[in-house]
Amino acid sequence: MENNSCLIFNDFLVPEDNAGLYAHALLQKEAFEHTQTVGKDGKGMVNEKWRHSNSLLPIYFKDYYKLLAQKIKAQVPDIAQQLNIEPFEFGHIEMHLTSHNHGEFYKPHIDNGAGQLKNRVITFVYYFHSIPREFTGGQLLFLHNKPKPLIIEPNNNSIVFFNSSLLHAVHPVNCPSGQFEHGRFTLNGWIWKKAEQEEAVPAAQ
Ligand SMILES: O=C(O)CCC(=O)C(=O)O
Ligand SMILES: [Fe+2]
Repeated sequence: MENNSCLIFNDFLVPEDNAGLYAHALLQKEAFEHTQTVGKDGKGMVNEKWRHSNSLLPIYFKDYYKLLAQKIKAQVPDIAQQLNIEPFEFGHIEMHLTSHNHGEFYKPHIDNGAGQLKNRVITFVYYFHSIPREFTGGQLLFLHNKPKPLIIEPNNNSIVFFNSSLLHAVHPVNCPSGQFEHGRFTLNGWIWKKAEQEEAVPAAQ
């Protein structure tokens, strides 16, 4: 599906990889930690009024990081063009694996607000969950869309791409069992543009 704000692909991974990723996430349960947000000072912190979820660092899902990053990287120019984003020099792909369970959410925000984060250009969110789905809610909302937000359902094996500067939120998840394996899982991240030389390497004194 395509519209002005975002690009959605269904059945993004082959079914074996989609199921393998879900099984892998469950095995890593103990390694999940409260998700952090990046403050104005560029430092990570947990702010549970703002964002409530649990995340896994890339060292715990190396193979799936590679799989998704390669697939995305190959399509960057095309995705940028379809989102009406000026061509840019590719930098790198940042990725987390995140779980939203009962009552968890992410309040309205943009992804490239301050400091180094300005080099995030495109956000992607790949969704996966148990079959059948054991939660409701958890929609991705685009709030610039008036009068009503644009609502994206977090469907298993779909991926959404959008401009990181769009205001968006995750509607609270309703997962009656509260069980980890019944959560709303994502591989979520950003396509970064290459930082300007002077930003990446401080000038010699
Ligand atoms: O999980 C989602 O649908 C969106 C996540 C998000 O906004 C983010 O990781 O910045
Ligand atoms: Fe976001």
